[in-house]
Amino acid sequence: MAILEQPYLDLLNKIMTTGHDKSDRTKTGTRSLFGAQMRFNLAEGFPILTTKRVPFGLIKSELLWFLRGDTNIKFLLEHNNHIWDEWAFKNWIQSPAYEGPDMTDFGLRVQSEPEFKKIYQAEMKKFDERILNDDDFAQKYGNLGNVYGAQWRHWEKRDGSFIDQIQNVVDQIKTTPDSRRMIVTAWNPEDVPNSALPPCHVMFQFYVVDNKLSVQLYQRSGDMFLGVPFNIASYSLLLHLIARETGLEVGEFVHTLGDAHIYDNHFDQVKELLANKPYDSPQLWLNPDKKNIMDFEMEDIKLIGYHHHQTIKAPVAV
Ligand SMILES: Nc1nc(=O)c2c([nH]1)NC[C@@H]1CN(c3ccc(C(=O)N[C@@H](CCC(=O)O)C(=O)O)cc3)CN21
Ligand SMILES: O=c1ccn([C@H]2C[C@H](O)[C@@H](COP(=O)(O)O)O2)c(=O)[nH]1
Repeated sequence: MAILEQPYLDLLNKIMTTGHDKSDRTKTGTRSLFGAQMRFNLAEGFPILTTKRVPFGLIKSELLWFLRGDTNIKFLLEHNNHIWDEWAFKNWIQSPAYEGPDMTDFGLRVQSEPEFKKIYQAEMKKFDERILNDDDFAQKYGNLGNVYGAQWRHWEKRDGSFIDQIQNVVDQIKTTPDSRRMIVTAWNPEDVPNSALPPCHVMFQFYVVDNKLSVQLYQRSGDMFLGVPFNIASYSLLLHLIARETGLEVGEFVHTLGDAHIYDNHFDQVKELLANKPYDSPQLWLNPDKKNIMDFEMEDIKLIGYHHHQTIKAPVAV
């Protein structure tokens, strides 16, 4: 039994007390530190937060979506996962085909204008329904462009062919586990200027010693209250899946951050979370019959003994 989230709680506290107040792209305002590292020993348990409820189902469906090489939110919506809705919606309302009410700056207005929020929610509901029921519309407006799934599984080469970085790294772990070149990168400088949201988890590297597989992530920008708890659980799950396929035990998840920030409108939530006493971390269960990362489905992945405090709601900066 162990409490794995302590490094997260320490970093959150450190940013809160010693961070710099800094403006940001979303115009929300943040408190931020540059350069931080958290380490989680996955052999001791699964580092999902217990000081608030983290919806693990959403993390599973998002990771399966990345691993399928999918970049269309349709798959997420089919799994009742709405965490990427705003970014597809942004493309839709900026397209010439959109003729609904003015949605300029919806992310900010939704927080301060209750009347607008109703109109926005109705528009978003219509958008989601069209993505689910109209294939043509989903093709055009459900696609987020070259986000993670595309860069991980079909990075486009100059000659028009593709690189499957996940398959390559799995093969390297199996054949040359001592390699210092086992890297997957999502940061494609050619795509960044055209991207709605340039990748936050930019690159990760695997490492094998004593039959244990570890991974280190470099995340250029971390929303400590909403995004980072997802990222910790997601990369920990990815490490378990790849360890299963390569026949290794799990080692550490090392999480390195560039701009680690708390949005100003999350301060109360952060205080509430830090006042909660953590429980022992749960264990991850993977269906023992599944060996290949591509064979895993939602029901093959479960948490055992996930005791957590309440959900703490917070607005997402768009
Ligand atoms: N500002 C910002 N923060 C992020 O974490 C983030 C982005 N933008 N843009 C892209 C993705 C989307 N991600 C998100 C988006 C929303 C939630 C979120 O609202 N989580 C809620 C639960 C939501 C639900 O149940 O539907 C939570 O309580 O964790 C989490 C991650 C992570 N990323
Ligand atoms: O997986 C993710 C994705 C996004 N975020 C956060 C980090 C920032 O708060 C925003 C992205 O804004 P930028 O201006 O592009 O940095 O999303 C995250 O924490 N985790």
